[in-house]
Amino acid sequence: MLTGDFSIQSPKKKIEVRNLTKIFGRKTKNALFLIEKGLSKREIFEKTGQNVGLYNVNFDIYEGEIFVIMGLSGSGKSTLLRCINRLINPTDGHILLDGNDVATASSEELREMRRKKMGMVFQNFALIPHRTVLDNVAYGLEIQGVSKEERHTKAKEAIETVGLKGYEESKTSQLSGGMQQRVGLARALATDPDILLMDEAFSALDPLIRSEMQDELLALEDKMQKTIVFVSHDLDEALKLGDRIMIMHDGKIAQIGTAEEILTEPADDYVSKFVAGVDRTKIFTAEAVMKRAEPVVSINSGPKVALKLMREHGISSIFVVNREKHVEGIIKVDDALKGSKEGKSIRDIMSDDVTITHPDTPLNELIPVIENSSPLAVAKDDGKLLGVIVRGSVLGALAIEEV
Ligand SMILES: Nc1ncnc2c1ncn2[C@@H]1O[C@H](COP(=O)(O)OP(=O)(O)OP(=O)(O)O)[C@@H](O)[C@H]1O
Repeated sequence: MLTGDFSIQSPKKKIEVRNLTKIFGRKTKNALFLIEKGLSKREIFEKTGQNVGLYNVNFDIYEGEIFVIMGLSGSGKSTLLRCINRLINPTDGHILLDGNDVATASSEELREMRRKKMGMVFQNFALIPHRTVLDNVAYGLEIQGVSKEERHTKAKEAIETVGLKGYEESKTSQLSGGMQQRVGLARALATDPDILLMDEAFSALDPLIRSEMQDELLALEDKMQKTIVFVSHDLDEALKLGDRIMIMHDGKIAQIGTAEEILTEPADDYVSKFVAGVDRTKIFTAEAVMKRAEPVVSINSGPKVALKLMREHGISSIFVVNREKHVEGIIKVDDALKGSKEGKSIRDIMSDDVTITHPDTPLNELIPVIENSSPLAVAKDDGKLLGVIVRGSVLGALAIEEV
């Protein structure tokens, strides 16, 4: 049944970062003492030669979200990402993955976490040039000691997921940048980790390919529901990808919030200046106000399933989709009740009077549409349902925009 993909779950903390500090240098105590006295990162460097990477950072990342860490060069993004898989050893603090502390894990436990829980995608792809695509993607499984047959099966699946089917035997050095990064992504996916750590993964790509990869990552995420921690210095990228965004400044958190929160309620002057140049019409689009997790019902199930989903989610109508997640119709709660009593099928009771809008539609163009038909389905040209918009969220977002 397709409904599972869309069901709403209470968020579970996947990664908890507590009091995380990283000082680069040997005399960390001196630096810590000075930070506590309120000296800036620059002053501390000038006085002690110690470089403050991160200071007392606290936040949570929820299961299944795309969490973007952004900030200017030197703000601590990469240091933070590398502390999560302990490529960098923190000076102080804890990083809990499903409750297990990465900071104090033994090398055995750490190896296990890195192999099974986390996959990393790098900016410079970090591929082995003389190896084939298949061997590069299978590499993580190879070092896990997985048999050749099994690792090739899994690697082929990952290659297909990223759209590189047919290129298994190509050498990675013969591929374009965009294709190489797909290989990097497939390699991270091959071990089926819960968490993907992506460090400026698309920054080396030219703008068109970059935007295409961002779209594909969002589409993949809809299917796979991984927890993705994505480092970027690009605000447009952060706003497009992030369920939530964390803005860093000199090794500290300046703000954590959704794109709308950061744009409409910047926490301080730093964040205000940071977001000053953003084209707000890009943010206030259909995609920005739609709910991705709105439940849908499969055309092959019955009115009782539709009723149960509506009850569980407190909604009075639900979209009906086919196997490809294309919208076939909509069912209102009254019709589902009647249909359920009369033993009718979903097809009998649904209405095909459905309005579908593109995710890039600006909000002001949505107003007349939403007045006449709420809820509204959101789909790209391929027709697959991306999410659902209700009247209240469009009007709410416009109210914020006007403030
Ligand atoms: N190995 C290191 N030794 C000394 N200082 C370091 C080291 N790695 C990072 N730093 C310092 O820590 C701070 C944070 O660096 P980090 O690389 O995390 O920033 P960033 O936000 O990822 O920047 P960029 O976008 O340029 O990669 C910077 O001041 C940097 O100079």
